Amino acid sequence: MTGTPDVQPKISLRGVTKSFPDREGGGAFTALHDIDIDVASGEFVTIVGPSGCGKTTLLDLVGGLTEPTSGELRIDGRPITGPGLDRGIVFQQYALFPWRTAQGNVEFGLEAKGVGRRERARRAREVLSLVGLEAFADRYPHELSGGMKQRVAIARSLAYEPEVLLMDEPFAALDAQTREQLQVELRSIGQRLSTTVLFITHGIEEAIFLGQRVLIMTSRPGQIKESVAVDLGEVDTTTDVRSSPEFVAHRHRIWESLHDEVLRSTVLAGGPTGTEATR
Ligand SMILES: Nc1ncnc2c1ncn2[C@@H]1O[C@H](COP(=O)(O)OP(=O)(O)OP(=O)(O)O)[C@@H](O)[C@H]1O
Repeated sequence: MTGTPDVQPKISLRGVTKSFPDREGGGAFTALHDIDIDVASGEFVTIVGPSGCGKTTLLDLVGGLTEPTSGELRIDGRPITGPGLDRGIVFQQYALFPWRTAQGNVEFGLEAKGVGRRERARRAREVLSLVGLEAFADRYPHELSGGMKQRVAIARSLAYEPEVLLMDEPFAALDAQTREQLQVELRSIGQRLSTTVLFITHGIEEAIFLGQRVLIMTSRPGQIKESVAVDLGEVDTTTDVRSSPEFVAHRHRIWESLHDEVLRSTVLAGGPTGTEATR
């Protein structure tokens, strides 16, 4: 089990197993097995694991997009029974409405919540400015770069102030520079808004830079192998924090743990596969 035991966690998973029907045999294929996780309110938790270990499945379960085969998932002690406005989800792909401007896309979630027109516009401007896009509010998605589109997707999730932000490799499709810039922004947004964040990534460095805690998953069926608390002290984003001794030590420790799992999944799959997670 991972997390703080005596305070009610924001997100809590107990004995969560998820199986899918096996195409060939009519049996079941276990993607996740007996997962226990506690995430404290306001905590930023990153998850790394070999390709196919069930990270997206885990996030889908917390998002209420699928149901567990067994086990319990709770937010603030209440069982998760489906999607809800208490949880914002940001996927790898931008998933913006092409016929709406950046501002229109951000306002979408607020419309669903019944927020009035003026308040919608005000909040949309506010979060667009938070992600550095105030000057691009009137642009349509096709007029925006990949990084800008992903910023809009993040702004849209932040606009309705979800208590929990679920992010599935949100920066994977971006170039290295844009990714780093967005990491810095997300880190500071996370700290300012004290949103509880569950963030999936293939990148060890991204996991360490963003996470207050890194959860390492085993190869399939996915289980939580380790929970590593990250303390980088006060991060000065103008310096190369990734070169600091603390950062390098974390990277080495997590790389080793993850590397074993990637090797195991390679053997299970009968050949080289899924080594992305060793970056
Ligand atoms: N709807 C589904 N039906 C059947 N099998 C599924 C379904 N969704 C996921 N799986 C299987 O469950 C396993 C875990 O998938 P998942 O996408 O959660 O892994 P992941 O760790 O996010 O992978 P990656 O890192 O490559 O994105 C995979 O073997 C996948 O094929």
